[in-house]
Amino acid sequence: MTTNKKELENEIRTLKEILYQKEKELEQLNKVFEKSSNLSPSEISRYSRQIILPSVGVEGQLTLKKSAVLIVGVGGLGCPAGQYLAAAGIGKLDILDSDEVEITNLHRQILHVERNIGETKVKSGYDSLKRLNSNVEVNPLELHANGETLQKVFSENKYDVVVDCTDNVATRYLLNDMCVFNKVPLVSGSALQLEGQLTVYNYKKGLCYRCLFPVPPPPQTVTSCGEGGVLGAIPGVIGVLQALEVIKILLDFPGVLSGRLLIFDGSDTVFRNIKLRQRNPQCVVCGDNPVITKPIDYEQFCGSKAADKVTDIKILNSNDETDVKEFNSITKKIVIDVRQEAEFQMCHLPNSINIPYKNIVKGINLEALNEILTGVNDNEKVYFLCRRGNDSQRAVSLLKEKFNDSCAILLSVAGGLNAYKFLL
Ligand SMILES: Nc1ncnc2c1ncn2[C@@H]1O[C@H](COP(=O)(O)OP(=O)(O)OP(=O)(O)O)[C@@H](O)[C@H]1O
Repeated sequence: MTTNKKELENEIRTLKEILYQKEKELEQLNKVFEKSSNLSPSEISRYSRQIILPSVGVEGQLTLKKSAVLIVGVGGLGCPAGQYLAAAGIGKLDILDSDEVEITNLHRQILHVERNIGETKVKSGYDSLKRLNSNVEVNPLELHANGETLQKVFSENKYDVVVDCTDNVATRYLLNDMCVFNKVPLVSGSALQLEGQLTVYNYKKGLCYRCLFPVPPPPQTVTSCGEGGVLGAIPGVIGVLQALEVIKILLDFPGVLSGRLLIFDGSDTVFRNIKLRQRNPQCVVCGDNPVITKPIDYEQFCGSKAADKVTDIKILNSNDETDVKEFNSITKKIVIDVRQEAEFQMCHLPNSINIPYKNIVKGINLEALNEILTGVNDNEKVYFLCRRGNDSQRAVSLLKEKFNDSCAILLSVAGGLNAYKFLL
């Protein structure tokens, strides 16, 4: 009888201890739920692996949920950046682009798949991101960013961070200025061939793009992925790092990549950090006495309008050019394709001969060309072709000087293969 009583008392003591522990646990859980009143149980579970990081926590996750980010360019950089931001639970993700998905995009623009070819990139991006995380508000903005359109976008939305995932200098200046005017940090990335770069501008009184590059580079010196090529994984690496910088900015991490430029060399798999200058007090946009306080004509500022035409050669007179229709109508002709060897290998017109423009400039391996230009009949036409009709113009201009005693008529095909493909 006595033993039974003792046993019972012990049991009650143990049960009381368990109850005390459980009450403590409940108290802790209530505290978490109080803090996470705006996170649903499924969100808590979805983001649990990042919530348990002390530097994120429930509060950090809520901050991400309340944040608005604008991604400009849904291409090689914008796709991976968008994916990781959506997956991380950013509340509002606006994606802006004016382009459509092409087959040449698919090796790196991983939000888009084969069936999206011909669709707008923002529509395809929207569908992919919503499939990935339906909690995120994704807004597709199908427009070309310029001073006017972006001013409207900024007047209608408040962004915490802007991500520059574009591929041209004019848009870089535009985004920089808009971010300075609106006091928004700008995460800027670029990728070409086997190299990528990344930095953050306009962050906590740090430098802006114009502090670093007050004047745009000459348009002819800028190479795009379409011209120089890019290995798909390179923008992948940089785009993911852009997403990381956005999250670090939103959560106020100490190590944001401002005042430093990260260079990723994919051929040796090396990351380097270069210290950048500080904010320039004389900067025309973010300096102490800014001169530019509203958007300008960025295409004109960067000379990119003129760059579409050829500016660095003597303008050819119309007798030195032919249009694709006329070119196509001639059945028997000598065609010199001046694109790079790799481009020529990918596709070329039957019977065309590849003599790259860079060889013509350097005067190397021109035996075949010499033979053609010295062996032609009087007034025989020799057609020069490239992708868009720029290098072929340059080639004709150069060769007319070099071979001024040749009896051949040298003609550049205006618009190049790009224009020719529309005839087919
Ligand atoms: N001012 C702008 N407004 C809207 N979108 C822009 C602007 N400038 C660039 N972009 C977009 O940025 C993206 C950059 O992507 P990316 O560098 O991968 O090159 P791409 O233009 O898609 O392809 P490729 O260079 O092979 O033709 C493109 O989708 C392009 O349309």
